[in-house]
Amino acid sequence: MTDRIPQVLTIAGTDSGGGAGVMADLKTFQMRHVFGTAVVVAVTAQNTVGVQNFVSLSETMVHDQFKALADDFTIKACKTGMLADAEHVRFVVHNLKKYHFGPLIVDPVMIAKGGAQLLADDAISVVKQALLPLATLITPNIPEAERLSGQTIKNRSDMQQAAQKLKQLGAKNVLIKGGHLASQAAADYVLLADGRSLWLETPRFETKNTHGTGDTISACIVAELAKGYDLLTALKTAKQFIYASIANPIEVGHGHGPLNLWAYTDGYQEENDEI
Ligand SMILES: Nc1ncnc2c1ncn2[C@@H]1O[C@H](COP(=O)(O)OP(=O)(O)O)[C@@H](O)[C@H]1O
Ligand SMILES: Cc1ncc(COP(=O)(O)OP(=O)(O)O)c(N)n1
Repeated sequence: MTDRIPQVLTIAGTDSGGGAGVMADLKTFQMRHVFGTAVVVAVTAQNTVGVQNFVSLSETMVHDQFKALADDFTIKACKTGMLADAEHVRFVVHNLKKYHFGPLIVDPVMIAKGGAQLLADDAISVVKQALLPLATLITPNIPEAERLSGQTIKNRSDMQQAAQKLKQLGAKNVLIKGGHLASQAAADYVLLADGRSLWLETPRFETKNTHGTGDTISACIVAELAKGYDLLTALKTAKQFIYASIANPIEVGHGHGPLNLWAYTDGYQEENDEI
């Protein structure tokens, strides 16, 4: 029997507040009409104000989750998010080499909006040496791209230079998200495997409710790839999806609220009905 619904995977940490991490990924997968599964690497006690605590899962639990999914599902595309520390990055790399889960999007989550460190310093070199070479696409924000490329990023030209460096580290395609840059536009830089490059740009919407933007855009890219769209189309859809989710805010919690994942409509359902 054919699997009619594309199945996808997120490998990340949970957010008890529901706005980021595994929760944001699964909600995005649902909104984009793919079936979401998850390998939980860490559990955070978190809300819109910040991360209060977190614990990472044992090696056995990480391996067993991968095996449970590989035994039963046909995963078409996957992503990584919060991986906690060097040890857990290695556990994840081991499983990504062992099983075939399709294109891998690496969202190299390091610091949460409230300042909590979600990836230990000693993990950065393991991410660069072991995880990046497996990535179909890496999606760092500005501070993450600075850390991985070893250069400061103050403007668009710096983003372009840093993207080249990330490609040299082994990521096939690079998306540097520009949300943290002081500019009127929300401009992200894309460097593709074949050398083509482009800017994905929307207006910047003034709001404090941007919790989970990085998770959501990478999860949307995973969903679009799993449905069979090419990377450039997936990136363009994800950029529109994230803009609509930010620009039509909902009020949840007292800090940096989550996104409105209901806001984007693209007629996917109507297209699907015709099949
Ligand atoms: N205020 C905003 N208005 C519009 N788009 C935004 C805004 N903030 C972030 N974005 C977009 O959301 C996506 C994720 O952004 P970014 O904040 O850079 O990543 P992260 O959440 O990983 O820190 C990017 O496409 C970025 O351009
Ligand atoms: C469990 C977990 N994973 C990732 C993040 C960071 O998410 P991000 O999309 O970068 O959003 P902000 O933290 O910047 O709001 C997280 N907070 N928790």
